[in-house]
Amino acid sequence: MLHVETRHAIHPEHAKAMDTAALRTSFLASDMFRDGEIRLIYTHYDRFVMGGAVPAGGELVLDQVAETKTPNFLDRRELGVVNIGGTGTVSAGGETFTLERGDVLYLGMGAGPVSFAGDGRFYLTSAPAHRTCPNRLIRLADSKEVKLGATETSNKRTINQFIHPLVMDSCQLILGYTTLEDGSVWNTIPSHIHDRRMEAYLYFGMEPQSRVLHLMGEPQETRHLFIGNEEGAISPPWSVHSGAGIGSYTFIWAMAGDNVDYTDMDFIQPEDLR
Ligand SMILES: O=C[C@H](O)[C@@H](O)CC(=O)C(=O)O
Ligand SMILES: [Zn+2]
Repeated sequence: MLHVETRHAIHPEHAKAMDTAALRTSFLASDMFRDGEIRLIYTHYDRFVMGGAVPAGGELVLDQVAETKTPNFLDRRELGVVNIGGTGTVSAGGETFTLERGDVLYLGMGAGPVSFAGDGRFYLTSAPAHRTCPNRLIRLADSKEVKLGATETSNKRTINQFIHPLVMDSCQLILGYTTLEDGSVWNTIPSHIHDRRMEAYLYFGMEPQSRVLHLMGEPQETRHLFIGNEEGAISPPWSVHSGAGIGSYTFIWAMAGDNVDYTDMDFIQPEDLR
């Protein structure tokens, strides 16, 4: 079963006036992982799509998605898949990839129907593409590791870059995940924005009762979302994206837009946040 929800792009002046419910309707990504379903959120931020596929022992096929008006979803798109569950397989174009928890699969434009099987919980990210880059399974050992933060500032963390120019080719997609050290709670501090690229977060590996206090909004006009396990945030190009966890968490970040330069960020120091 396929379920697709559309999210329109929100102007920052509009976001300023939103109450909690409206902020959650526009920027919280929830209910993406249901057994036996593919659930997508089609955003109008760089036409980035995020979602979940949970085959739950059966098989699910991602093929036609009405929103793209192409015979197959990947005819003019690339796909990044992260397995946040048990071992599962992803098949496309006659190839079958086995993904353990934490493995990332890139499928290039034109890869055709994609089938998901096994015990995986597959987080899906997709952006329009202009050329075919080779399909590739990227394991943790193949990723580029970046250590940031410090215990004193409660933000000691490891960033693993998977779909990233230092690891492989893609068109627009950049993707990886960030793991907090025990006792460190803050991600992406100092905060930043990058008007050139939108971004989406997916928080996972959390206790069910735990929440991340996710910061969003223009740097001098911040708002927050309380986010639970396997939920995410859609971060418009004008928004910061930082958070503090009440309990441990990992999050997948993915971006699409004008460049694939991960380091292209405009930093905002804590004293300048409002
Ligand atoms: O643009 C990059 C993204 O916001 C994240 O990769 C940042 C992040 O994982 C972190 O600093 O903890
Ligand atoms: Zn960012």
